[in-house]
Amino acid sequence: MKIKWGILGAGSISKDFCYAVKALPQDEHEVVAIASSSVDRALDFARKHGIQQSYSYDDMAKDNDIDVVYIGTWHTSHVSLSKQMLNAGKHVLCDKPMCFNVDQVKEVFQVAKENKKFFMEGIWSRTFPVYQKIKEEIKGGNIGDVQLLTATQCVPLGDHPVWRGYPGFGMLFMIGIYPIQLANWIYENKKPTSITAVGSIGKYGVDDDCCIILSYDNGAKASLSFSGKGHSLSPVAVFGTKGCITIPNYLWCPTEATLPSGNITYPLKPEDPSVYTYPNGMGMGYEANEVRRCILEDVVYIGTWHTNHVFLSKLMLNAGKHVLCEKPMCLNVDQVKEVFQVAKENKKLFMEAVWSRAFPIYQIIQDELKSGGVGNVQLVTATFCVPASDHPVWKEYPGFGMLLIIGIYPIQFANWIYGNMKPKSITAVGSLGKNGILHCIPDSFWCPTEVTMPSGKVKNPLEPKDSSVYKYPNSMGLRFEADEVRRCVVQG
Ligand SMILES: NC(=O)C1=CN([C@@H]2O[C@H](COP(=O)(O)OP(=O)(O)OC[C@H]3O[C@@H](n4cnc5c(N)ncnc54)[C@H](OP(=O)(O)O)[C@@H]3O)[C@@H](O)[C@H]2O)C=CC1
Ligand SMILES: O=C1OC[C@@H](O)[C@H](O)[C@H]1O
Repeated sequence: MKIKWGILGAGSISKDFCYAVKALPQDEHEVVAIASSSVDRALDFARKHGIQQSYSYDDMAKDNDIDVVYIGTWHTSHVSLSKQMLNAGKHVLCDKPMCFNVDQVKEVFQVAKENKKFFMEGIWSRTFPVYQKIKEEIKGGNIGDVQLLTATQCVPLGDHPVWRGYPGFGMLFMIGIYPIQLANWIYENKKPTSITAVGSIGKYGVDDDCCIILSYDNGAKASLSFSGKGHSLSPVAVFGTKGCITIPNYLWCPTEATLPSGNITYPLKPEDPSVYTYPNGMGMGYEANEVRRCILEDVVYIGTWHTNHVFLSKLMLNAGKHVLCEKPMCLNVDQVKEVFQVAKENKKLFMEAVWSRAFPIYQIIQDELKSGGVGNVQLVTATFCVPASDHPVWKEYPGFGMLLIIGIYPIQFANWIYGNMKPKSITAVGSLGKNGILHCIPDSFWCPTEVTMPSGKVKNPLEPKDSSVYKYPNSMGLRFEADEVRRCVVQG
């Protein structure tokens, strides 16, 4: 599905963004409009880049065909333009810095929330594969516990012919934010227990440079520095108890790093790098892709009676949403095929909420089986008895028989244990009766929190302890399922 971009500001970074987006697949991104405070600049930009519409900011706000805007103006106008575009019903990607203080951050996010729109500050660094890889490396324990981060960004901007001395164009906002966001990234947004900083205000009346030390409660530290006067070089080192990661240059848009296991490189492939003003400008495509992912990857949870599931699933999938649909997703095999066909056509995730499989105990059982801990499985017995057939509302409703309400759980359990092997024969005896059997096992196998294995009992208690707000047993475990959906969506 294509998202339609509008660009605000006809300057250098907007031009880089435009080239980067145009290099992405055309069925995913299109730049449809440019807006500038100058009519001539907008027209010129539109002509150069083959963009259909050239606008004033106000006209851009009125164009309902635009899904998302990129704000590439000076940051002195970021707050007002962000709010204007959000109020006009557009998602917003605003280049850094999104504003000058915390109150403004809160204000912009409040407007985004009220309008139910996506807002992202363009800290594009985090969308670079090197950043992702470093995160994985740290999470995987490959360098042990991080003890020290050193990050330096030197870009000789202090003497910039236009910006110099302009309020808000000090080096903290121009470049200092990058090493600082990197510390938050590496230390998972942990709050430092102390901050020490020494900087200078230069001849133009704004900050020229600064050295910052952040200390954390476990003794870890970040030593961050930036200068608008130094020669360009922006290296990073992350020191852990077992190893180290380094980035040789371009802290804010890196394409290479050294991990304990060796060097990694993610070269950018521009058609022509000379069209970009800023280093690695073509990497803005990563950021645009991330915005698209965030906008499109809405998930709808369908928790209605299953008589509505097929209709609602198709409706939501066709509207471009991912779907997590309560069990049973439908009443027969043809409907299963139909729903998955619609999901496939729309390139969306569809998952039936057989939440059992998202419970850690199910995973533990699977691992135990795979490791041969119980040898070859010879017999599975699984029994589900709850007094559901006398349900005051469902009791005579078509589709509310016990097979679809609870019987699917032991059946899926057999499929899980036997790796979806097809049974050679199926023998079944059931009754179309008035009442079910009244017995409820305490630790339900369809949403279990403990299991006994050859090696002993494994427990996986649920949080929060107060389960009184939930109607059904172990409903706190629905979060496992939500996590699983997120994992699937995010990993494509
Ligand atoms: N992500 C990154 O690595 C980078 C981010 N940036 C950020 O992008 C933003 C723009 O930088 P860049 O494109 O280099 O800047 P430019 O000087 O090229 O200006 C961009 C736009 O800002 C608007 N503008 C220009 N002068 C003024 C002014 N006096 N007051 C208000 N607005 C003005 C204009 O918009 P219009 O055409 O509408 O008149 C202009 O086209 C900055 O906030 C900067 O921090 C910059 C470089 C790299
Ligand atoms: O955002 C930025 O990062 C890199 C610098 O080259 C640029 O001028 C700055 O604004």
